Amino acid sequence: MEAARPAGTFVVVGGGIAGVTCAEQLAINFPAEDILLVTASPVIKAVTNFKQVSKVLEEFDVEEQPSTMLENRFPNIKVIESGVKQLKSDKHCIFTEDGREYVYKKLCLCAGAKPKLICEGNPYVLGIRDTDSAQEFQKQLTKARRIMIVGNGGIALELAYEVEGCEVIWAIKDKAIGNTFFDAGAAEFLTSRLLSEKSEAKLAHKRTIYTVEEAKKETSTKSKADYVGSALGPDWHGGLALKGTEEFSHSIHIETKCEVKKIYLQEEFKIMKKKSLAFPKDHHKSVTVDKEMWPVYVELTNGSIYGCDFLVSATGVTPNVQPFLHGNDFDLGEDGGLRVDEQMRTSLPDIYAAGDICTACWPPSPVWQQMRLWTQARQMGCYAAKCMAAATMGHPIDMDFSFELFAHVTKFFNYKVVLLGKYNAQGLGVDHELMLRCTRGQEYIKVVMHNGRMMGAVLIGETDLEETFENLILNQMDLSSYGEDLLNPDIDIEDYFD
Ligand SMILES: Cc1cc2nc3c(=O)[nH]c(=O)nc-3n(C[C@H](O)[C@H](O)[C@H](O)COP(=O)(O)OP(=O)(O)OC[C@H]3O[C@@H](n4cnc5c(N)ncnc54)[C@H](O)[C@@H]3O)c2cc1C
Ligand SMILES: NC(=O)c1ccc[n+]([C@@H]2O[C@H](COP(=O)([O-])OP(=O)(O)OC[C@H]3O[C@@H](n4cnc5c(N)ncnc54)[C@H](O)[C@@H]3O)[C@@H](O)[C@H]2O)c1
Repeated sequence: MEAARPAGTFVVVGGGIAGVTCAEQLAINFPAEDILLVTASPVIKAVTNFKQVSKVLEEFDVEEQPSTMLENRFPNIKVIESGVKQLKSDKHCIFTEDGREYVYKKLCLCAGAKPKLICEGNPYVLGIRDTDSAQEFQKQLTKARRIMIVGNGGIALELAYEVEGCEVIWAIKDKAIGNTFFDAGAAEFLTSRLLSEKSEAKLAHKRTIYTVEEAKKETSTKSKADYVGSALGPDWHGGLALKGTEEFSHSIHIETKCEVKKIYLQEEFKIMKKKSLAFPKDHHKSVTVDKEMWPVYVELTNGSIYGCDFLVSATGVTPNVQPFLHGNDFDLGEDGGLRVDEQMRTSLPDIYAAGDICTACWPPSPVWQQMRLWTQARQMGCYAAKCMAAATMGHPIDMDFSFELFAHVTKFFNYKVVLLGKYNAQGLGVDHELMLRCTRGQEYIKVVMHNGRMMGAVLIGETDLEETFENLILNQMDLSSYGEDLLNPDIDIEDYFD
């Protein structure tokens, strides 16, 4: 093994949005010190076109860039392109795959998460996380006539709407689609768009954010099979044609309240002499036996069996903690992430964590919750760097304002979607009220009220209400006297509360 480099000051692991933001912020705070960013991926993620939409809501694009672009922007950042295979927290050092050792003064672990697949090691079960896995999915899709999507969160929602020219069976555990983001009412509003043909406007709206040519070349020559790259983010499918072999645009059947019971390869299925179902033509459950043969068959817990070309397991993520655990007694959260306190510190000295790898364990604001999202990865990365700086300089630092209110803006089924606070009444029990306003095909607004105060909101469509509602949730004003007027379309609510 080569001799250790001179003691690094700050080391950040992970070239995703959390790690890159953390390294950038450290580089700003300590312009005279070297910051090491150690990452297994050949490209890094950069936030571009950052826009603070309101106090807490933010929007940005994300680009995959060669690491040299980050080094050019911040000459005191040095990117080491190698996976970390071991951490020795007692010695304050990490060891990389290329046989080097780096000593840290303070370390921030931002190694992200991995897809939690329903079945590991089955070549017919794909997960989507990074550019490579998205491209593999696209390649398989070009040869597919029918796929099954399992899961009911962000990725499943996006795929269900984006995939064209291929029959899609969407198997969900819940009664309604999109359970991580929506209640049944919002789901119904969206389902009507899903089950109708896509509008031309949608097709024209696609933008390509990924991938710069140079970055693409690097991916193909340097990617290492054992490591996942950085997670994709907003509009990840914008530059990929997600099209199967058929000519129709959209054909989807949703199987609710079920899970995958068993997956059979074609040969196994033939021996079993079970019957699979044909694709239902009218969105209702199929009763017709399928006469075609498929590479893989999926038996659901509701008894239905469908043949398909492959499955996508869009069933959440597991924090990528494994490389750092051996010999280090980290406290882990229930979801397997590194527990971090209000200063983004893990349970081990001088080790911080941010983004998908961590589990936020501070007492949260009543209207904030952790979700493994792009925005939170950026906010945590930035705040972790500030905490590392504060600890180094001996100055205390207050919790960042972005953790006061959960705020997420995204797009589903070509609708703008804004989620604020306890948007699904999370943790409020039965003691809450909902107010709704819905114009089919145009907007869906849901407000969660608790003791006359606004605790959360779901805004689908161009409602222009996000800023006002953000303020009302943050200031916890008693709104009891306004009653239903809060959502009265004839009242200009912005003026009302100005
Ligand atoms: C398909 C998809 C769509 C998404 N869409 C959205 C969206 O629309 N909006 C949204 O807010 N969020 C979205 N997300 C979630 C969002 O992308 C993640 O929450 C966010 O990117 C997490 O960032 P991160 O930096 O914590 O982790 P990652 O982006 O996963 O980065 C982890 C980094 O660590 C590196 N690494 C891993 N192990 C090691 C190791 N041992 N040594 C060195 N380096 C290592 C990886 O190579 C990578 O560079 C989406 C996720 C996916 C998969
Ligand atoms: N627009 C967006 O904001 C967006 C889009 C895509 C992905 N993301 C993020 O990317 C990450 C990965 O996305 P995801 O959709 O895989 O995760 P997710 O956490 O959003 O959803 C996981 C879904 O899988 C279901 N599930 C879990 N285990 C299952 C099982 N064994 N069988 C059937 N269903 C099961 C859950 O009920 C849930 O509906 C998440 O952090 C997500 O928030 C965000």
